[in-house]
Amino acid sequence: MSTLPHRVTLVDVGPRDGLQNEKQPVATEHKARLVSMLQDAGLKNIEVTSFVSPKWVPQMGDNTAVMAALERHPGVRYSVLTPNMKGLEAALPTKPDEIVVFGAASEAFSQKNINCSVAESIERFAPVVEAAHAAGLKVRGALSCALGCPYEGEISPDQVERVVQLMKDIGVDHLGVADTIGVGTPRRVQAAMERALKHYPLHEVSGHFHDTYGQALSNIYACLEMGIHTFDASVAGLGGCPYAKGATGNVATEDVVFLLNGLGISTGIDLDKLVDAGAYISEQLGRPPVSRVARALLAKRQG
Ligand SMILES: CC(C)(COP(=O)([O-])OP(=O)([O-])OC[C@H]1O[C@@H](n2cnc3c(N)ncnc32)[C@H](O)[C@@H]1OP(=O)([O-])[O-])[C@@H](O)C(=O)NCCC(=O)NCCSC(=O)C[C@@](C)(O)CC(=O)[O-]
Repeated sequence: MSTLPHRVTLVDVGPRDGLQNEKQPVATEHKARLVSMLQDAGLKNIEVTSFVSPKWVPQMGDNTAVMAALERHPGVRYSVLTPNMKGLEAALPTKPDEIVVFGAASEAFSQKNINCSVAESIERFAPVVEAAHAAGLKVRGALSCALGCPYEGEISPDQVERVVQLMKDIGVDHLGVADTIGVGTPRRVQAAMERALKHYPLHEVSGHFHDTYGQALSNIYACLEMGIHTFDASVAGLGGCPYAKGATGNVATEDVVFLLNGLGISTGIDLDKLVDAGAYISEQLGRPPVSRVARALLAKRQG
């Protein structure tokens, strides 16, 4: 039996990835309150918003206001997405602790998501990384469609490694392997992770799994077996497109914490308070949490 890590770091991406697809505006105060509740639950890493075009992602148009409304806790790292210099320049005055550049293993997804080829995206990211480092910020790189692409189908480990290498070359500090459409299964995830680990140390590689096909927890376990100990997750399982049949969000943070608690792996997160945070934002959105653990615990509370 393999030895699993003793401690795992979870990055809650709910305020950003979770809410970016919501069709109805979510009030800035609810977003800030969600961040507060997540940090009260013990989350030390929270992806708050993104500095992207409001024409592309209207829901993140209040990025500066959300950052201003945060009640920051010492020891909590607040990250934001910045796809280009314009985004970074807007983000810097709001004082994030780290920034995220986001590329893709698939050419088609790169075009659809950020309107440029993979090579062009790297050219755009290079000055962002340099300026972020000059400002003393850590840079995480998200690699979308690392297991599959909605336009190109299956993505090979070679395609993953090509972009991992490009990210490394421009100085990206951390590499997040993202299964954007949730089609990965454990052995394929391990093969993709192996390529990331050829260029980044264990503590600078993370997994970002969407649960569309119900594989996310298995994939996280497969990563734990490799010693990977940083994962993105989204409170209440927020995310995905509510109007696209079958689409779902990120793996729910509550579900990941329940799994890790069961494995005796510490996260520093209070599951009850996390469930409260998920219930709060779900109430604002007018629907129950997607997290199965949250649903079970909320039902148990009601007797
Ligand atoms: C990247 C761009 C901006 C390129 O968009 P573009 O149209 O190619 O950019 P451009 O430089 O030609 O500028 C066009 C207009 O956008 C403005 N603009 C340009 N940059 C910015 C900026 N930073 N902030 C605000 N405005 C900006 C710019 O000022 C101009 O405004 P106009 O003159 O037309 O009024 C666009 O494609 C975009 O915003 N895309 C949104 C991408 C996005 O947010 N996707 C979701 C996040 S990624 C994700 O969810 C995946 C992840 C990370 O979770 C992992 C996974 O699961 O896969």
